[in-house]
Amino acid sequence: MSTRDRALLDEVETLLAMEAHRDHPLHSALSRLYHRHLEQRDRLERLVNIADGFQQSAQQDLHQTRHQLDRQLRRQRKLSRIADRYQDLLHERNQALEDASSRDPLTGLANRRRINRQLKRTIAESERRGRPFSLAMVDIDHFKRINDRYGHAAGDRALIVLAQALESALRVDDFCGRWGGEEFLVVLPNTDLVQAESMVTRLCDRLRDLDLGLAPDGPRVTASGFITEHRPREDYRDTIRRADRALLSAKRDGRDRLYQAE
Ligand SMILES: Nc1nc2c(ncn2[C@@H]2O[C@H](COP(=O)(O)OP(=O)(O)OP(=O)(O)O)[C@@H](O)[C@H]2O)c(=O)[nH]1
Repeated sequence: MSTRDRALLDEVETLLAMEAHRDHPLHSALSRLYHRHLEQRDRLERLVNIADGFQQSAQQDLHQTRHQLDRQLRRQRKLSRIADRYQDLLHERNQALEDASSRDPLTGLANRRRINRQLKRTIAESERRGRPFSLAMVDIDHFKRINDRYGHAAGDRALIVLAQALESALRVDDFCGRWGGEEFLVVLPNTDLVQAESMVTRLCDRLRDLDLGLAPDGPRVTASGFITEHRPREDYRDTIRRADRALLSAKRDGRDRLYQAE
């Protein structure tokens, strides 16, 4: 209420209280008007108080809702970070499982499953680009003698050394896996038979010179091998079958030799 309104009300109140004006014809009407005004002022104040209360509680609600939303949003972000990490972990586990299921546990080389997959991929690539590719099987001669003389665990260690030597002798795009016990399959993309022969000869020479670490001045091994060039549209299993026959001939003819498959 303004000061002027307050002063006017005080003046009216004083006039109404004065004995001299009690019999004035307007006294009763002014008194009613004055009290009516006071009542309305009180009602207005109550209404303003109620409206203030509403506004305050609406603001509190709004604040609380915003706070809850923020909390939910933080919780959701945290959950989605956890879900992302969980998914990454699953992906890594799957990769590790996939890797473990396609590797030979002893030597760490690709196992048959992975070799077959790689062969299909290499054939598709070679046919698409019209490039040759060759296959070689390298089989360690008389490996049984190593086991018999030094024990199976020493034989295992020798296989690991042989596998590492094979793998480290290959070019970047070549691929080597353990086909069976002491038998390794080598895939040579973009390589014709002539190039394959010189590569695999060097490979077998390297194995022959290898110290297997079984005993001081310990045994050396030789290897027999076959090489073959993949024929256009030939199933890789047939390529391997052809080559297997050549390997048998190499073994039959005295080992430590490299044959080409018919
Ligand atoms: N230590 C060890 N020996 C193995 C493993 N896999 C196969 N062998 C052994 O390799 C030998 C293979 O014997 P054979 O098939 O007769 O071949 P080989 O003695 O190498 O003779 P040729 O291949 O005919 O020259 C066996 O004594 C198997 O036990 C292995 O993972 N670890």
